[in-house]
Amino acid sequence: MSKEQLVNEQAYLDQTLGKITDSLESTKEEIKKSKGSLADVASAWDDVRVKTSTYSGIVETAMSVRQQQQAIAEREAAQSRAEVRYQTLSKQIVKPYFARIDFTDPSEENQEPESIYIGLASYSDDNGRFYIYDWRTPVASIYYDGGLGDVEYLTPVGPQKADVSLKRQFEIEDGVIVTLFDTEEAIGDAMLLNALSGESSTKMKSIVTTIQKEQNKIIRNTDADLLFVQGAAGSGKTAAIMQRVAYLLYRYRGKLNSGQVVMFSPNQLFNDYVDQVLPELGEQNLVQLTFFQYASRRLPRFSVQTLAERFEKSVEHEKIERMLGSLQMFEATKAYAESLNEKGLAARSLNFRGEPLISKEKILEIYYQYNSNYKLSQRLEATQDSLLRSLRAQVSHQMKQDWVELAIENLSKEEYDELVGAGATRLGDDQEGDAAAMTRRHQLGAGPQEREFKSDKQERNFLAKKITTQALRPLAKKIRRSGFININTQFVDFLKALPKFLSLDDFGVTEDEWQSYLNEVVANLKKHELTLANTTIYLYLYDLITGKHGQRDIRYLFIDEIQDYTPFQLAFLKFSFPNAKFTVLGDLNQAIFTQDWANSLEEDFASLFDPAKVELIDLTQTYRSTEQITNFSKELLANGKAIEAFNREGEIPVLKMAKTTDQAVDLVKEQLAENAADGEKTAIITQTLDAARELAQQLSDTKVTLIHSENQRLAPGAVIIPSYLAKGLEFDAVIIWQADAAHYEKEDQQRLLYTVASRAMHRLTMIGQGQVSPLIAAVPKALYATVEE
Ligand SMILES: Nc1ncnc2c1ncn2[C@@H]1O[C@H](COP(=O)(O)OP(=O)(O)OP(=O)(O)O)[C@@H](O)[C@H]1O
Repeated sequence: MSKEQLVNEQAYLDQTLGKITDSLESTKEEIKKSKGSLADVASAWDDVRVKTSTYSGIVETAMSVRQQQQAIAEREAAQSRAEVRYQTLSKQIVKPYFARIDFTDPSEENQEPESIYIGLASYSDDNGRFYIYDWRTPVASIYYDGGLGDVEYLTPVGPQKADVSLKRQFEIEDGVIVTLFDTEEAIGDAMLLNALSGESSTKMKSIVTTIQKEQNKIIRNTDADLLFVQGAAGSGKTAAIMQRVAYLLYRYRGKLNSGQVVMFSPNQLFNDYVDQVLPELGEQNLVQLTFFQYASRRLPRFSVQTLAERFEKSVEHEKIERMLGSLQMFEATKAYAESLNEKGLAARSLNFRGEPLISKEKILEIYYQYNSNYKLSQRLEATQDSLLRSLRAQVSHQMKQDWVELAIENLSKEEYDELVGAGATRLGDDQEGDAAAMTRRHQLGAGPQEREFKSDKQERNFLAKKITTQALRPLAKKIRRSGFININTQFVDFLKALPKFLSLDDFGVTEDEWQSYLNEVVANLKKHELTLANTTIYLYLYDLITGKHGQRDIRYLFIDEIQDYTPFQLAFLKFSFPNAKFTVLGDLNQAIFTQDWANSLEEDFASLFDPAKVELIDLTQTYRSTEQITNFSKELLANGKAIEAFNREGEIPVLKMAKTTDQAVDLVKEQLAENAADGEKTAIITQTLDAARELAQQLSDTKVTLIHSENQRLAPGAVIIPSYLAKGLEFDAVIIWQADAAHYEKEDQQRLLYTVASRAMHRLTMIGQGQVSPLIAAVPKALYATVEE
């Protein structure tokens, strides 16, 4: 790098910063102005004359109210646009760009190279000259995709060629270029190494400056209905999809908002971990939730199996769980629901004041009176309409009943006023002086007035009707919500009938095993408890009967750690988000809930989509851990050969074996102290929650935080965390607790051990007691050191 080049680059930077400073000033002015004019418009409410005595008066009033509202909306929009711009500019003034590319367009006569600078957002001055290009613009793709020479990049109108003559990367701090280097590769290793050598943090950061070619493909894919990304631990799957969300929001700006993008994540802790990435990229956060939250939000009266319960109980009923999570089960549910078109609906009577008002038999009669061409949803809708008509017919009958008479006599003054309208406060009758409240008051018109009755009889009738309607209202609501279907009974009925819809034998389940499992489900239902697998079946069955079509407004759905889902859950999500394009990420080697049968997941899920619209991407390069840690942890797997370590040097992992528990605990304490002295943030990962609790007790005189629930926040210092909560997270140093034969013995714990080992970025220590775990003993000795006490 010559001095002249540096001087030239600094000059361009100074010029850009100068422009941004001017824009910041003018945007500040704009915000101030629009705030002022908003206040002016709002105060103009006083000039809106309310005339309601004549028709033309009413029209005139309505017109001026409308104009007033429009004026406010326009000012508000201008203000918020200016505010967003101000925020972007404030970020740009600190780090305006991170790269430059020079290229020519071979199809053009003029072969002068064009230079573009790439940053988090675009910046152009008032004359339309672009100083910075957003990293998401088509042309910026060149920076991520290839080296120098001829390249091709995709634009919305098709592929475009470019001849790249320069790729330059910058680090800018406080308006000064700190480093600058030219590279011939996609993203120079030096820059990546620099990005990766940082310390772990409680918040994930964006990878915008060092996105890799393979990751760029994931980020910019717009064709696939299902983008299936399989990638090793630490290969940047999560990092890439957060960038992808930002990319999509930019690419479809104006058409797509962050509320239409949903991400299913492994646990709440993980949500907390990634929630800074999008704001850092200048975008709003997307909707993030766990499958447990999604399911339990829909079934508030049930306690759905939690993550911890699921992890600790996943070994029970393995064959049955596998059957319940299969696509065959999904099909069986559909077939059973279809059969309800003929017969078998589980109805319940609609009771009023303790008596059946519309009996179960009557409901079934109505439900099955429609011909067989009806779909379940139409049948239900028609039944609801018919039941609501019957209910309305009940009003005049009930009005004459004694209970109504009694209710009228017992009315208090307040209740009476409420019923006749006087004194009633309506929604929107607030006393605020802001523009919105003023608008609402204008729209509502004059407040409630006392009603005059011509006779006692008229008054009595009025009150009786009001009271009866009010009393019947919950029943109407119940009808609308299909509360006359006894879904619990229906669900049990389905499970009982299951052998008619699916072959238990295919899953190696006997009739007896099924029967005893069924008894367990019924007993748990009585306690309002459901496993996650059953919750999903329950919800799907309910949706089929009620004709719910899920959330049609969601356009993109992301599922992280897909290996922990069953094919049934995935099919259910596809059904629940029918208009969404799916991006799913996973590492079959980290399947800690679904074990071996995760292997067919890719195929199962892909079978639900048009094959031409399915794209599979395999990421084998890992970035999180040092070469030594990756080389060790991949050997824990039977099929880890394809995983490639990133060339970043570190210590080899160490296995420390103690003779007694006290000794093992002391080893943990020593390791914690050593890690702290080296500035490495440590996570002690235990297999189960109980083990985490016990160890926390034993370490009570040490400064470590126990993470026992996903609803906690990640603490900044050392933590103890059970394996299933550590999913997706990373730490400078990891201590695997009880890494011995007593805890990591069976072959199916390979994946668990791999998952926890791959959380470590720089240092991995395994502490055990007694016998060495056969899973570790199977790793070539050169890849780790052993210390015996
Ligand atoms: N292109 C990149 N540039 C810089 N850092 C990267 C890049 N790709 C990944 N990383 C870093 O590597 C680490 C692992 O990434 P991430 O958590 O996204 O991996 P993952 O594939 O989701 O892992 P896991 O399956 O273990 O959850 C993160 O610290 C991430 O910031």
